[in-house]
Parts: sequence; structure tokens; C-alpha cells
Amino acid sequence: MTDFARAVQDILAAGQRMDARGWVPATAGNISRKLDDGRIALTRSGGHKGFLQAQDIITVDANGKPHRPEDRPSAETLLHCQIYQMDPTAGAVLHGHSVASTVLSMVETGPALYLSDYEVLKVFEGQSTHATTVPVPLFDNDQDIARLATVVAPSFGAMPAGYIIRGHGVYVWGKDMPTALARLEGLEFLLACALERRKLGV
Ligand SMILES: CSCCC(=O)C(=O)COP(=O)(O)O
Ligand SMILES: [Zn+2]
Repeated sequence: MTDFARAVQDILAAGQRMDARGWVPATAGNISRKLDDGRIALTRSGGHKGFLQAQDIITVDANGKPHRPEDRPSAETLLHCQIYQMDPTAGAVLHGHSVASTVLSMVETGPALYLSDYEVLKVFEGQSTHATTVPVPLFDNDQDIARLATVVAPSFGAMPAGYIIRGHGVYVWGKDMPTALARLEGLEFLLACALERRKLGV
């Protein structure tokens, strides 16, 4: 099996898993996987990410240019390319639109959400104890993705859990698809906990 064929399998399975958890409503979300030759396999723009088929996965270069000019890659391709560029260890990127990330990022007006004292924090890079605080940067949403990328850029290096676009959703990555999925599950679990605590007022 080729690396591209494996990447297609990874992306289809990730889409189904994210859909099962309610993180990719309607046509929301996008998913990518870096290939051994440096190309990026990612989802086409539009379509439900829980029902992806092999033909819904295309390849772009490191700048987001599709290898086949007729292909229309995800509208957020540049954010995927930026992550691969800023973190050379990244092998997969996941973007979802969960209720918790959407609501919390609109309620919190500061520059970040802070997650403290949860055992699950250990799912993130470099974390070995619950007794810590992990910041999740918040960036205002922008339909100009290139401009949004320039706003996100200075925060790379300080984002062990990924980041959130306000009122939009999360970006998470990892060295491979299983690692990216584990981090997404960890972050979404913690955001759900934070949302519950806000509802309880504790
Ligand atoms: C209805 S979701 C709006 C677009 C978006 O935020 C998204 O994640 C999906 O865009 P894509 O072009 O990757 O399908
Ligand atoms: Zn989105």
C-alpha cells in the first residue's frame, strides 16, 4: 500500500471518529496528514467529514497549492500548511467545531483558556503531572485565512494543546494521526469539563 493510500485510510477513519463525537457538524472541520515525500494529503472543501470517501482526499504542496489544479482543497488549507511548517515533527492536523470549543471561546474574552489540575493534561506534549496549567490560545475568527495565519504565527512553540479560533473551532496536531486524535480527544474532554464547570459556576 502506498503512503498516500495509508493517509487516505487515516483521514477517513479520523473523520468518522470526529463525527461520532459530534465535532464536525454539517460540512465543518478538515483533516490532513503529511506524506513521506513532503506532500500534504487533506480533505477537499465542503462535504461531510463523517462520510468521506477516498476521492474526497487530495494532495497539496507545502504552500497549499493543489497538485491537480482542478482540485479545491479545504478553505483552511493554509492553517494546516502553517502547522507543518512551524512544527516539523507534525504528521497530522485535525480541525473540528465542537460545541464546547465554540461556546467557551465566545464566553472567554481573554487571549487564552487555561486548563489546570486535570489528570488528562498529561496527554499533551511535555506534560507529566496534573499539577500544571496548560494555556490554549484563542484567536479571533477571520474569513481571511492568510491573515488569520499571521495572527497565529507568533504563538507557535507555546501551544502544547493546540489552539482555538473564537466561535469557530479547534486546531490540534501530532506526530502521526493516532497522536493527533488522542490530543483532540484530550482537549475536547477538558473543554467539556470546563464548560460543565462554568454552567455549575465552580
Ligand atoms: C460549515 S463549516 C464552514 C467552513 C469551516 O469552518 C470548515 O471547517 C470546513 O471548511 P472546508 O473548506 O475544509 O470544508
Ligand atoms: Zn472550520
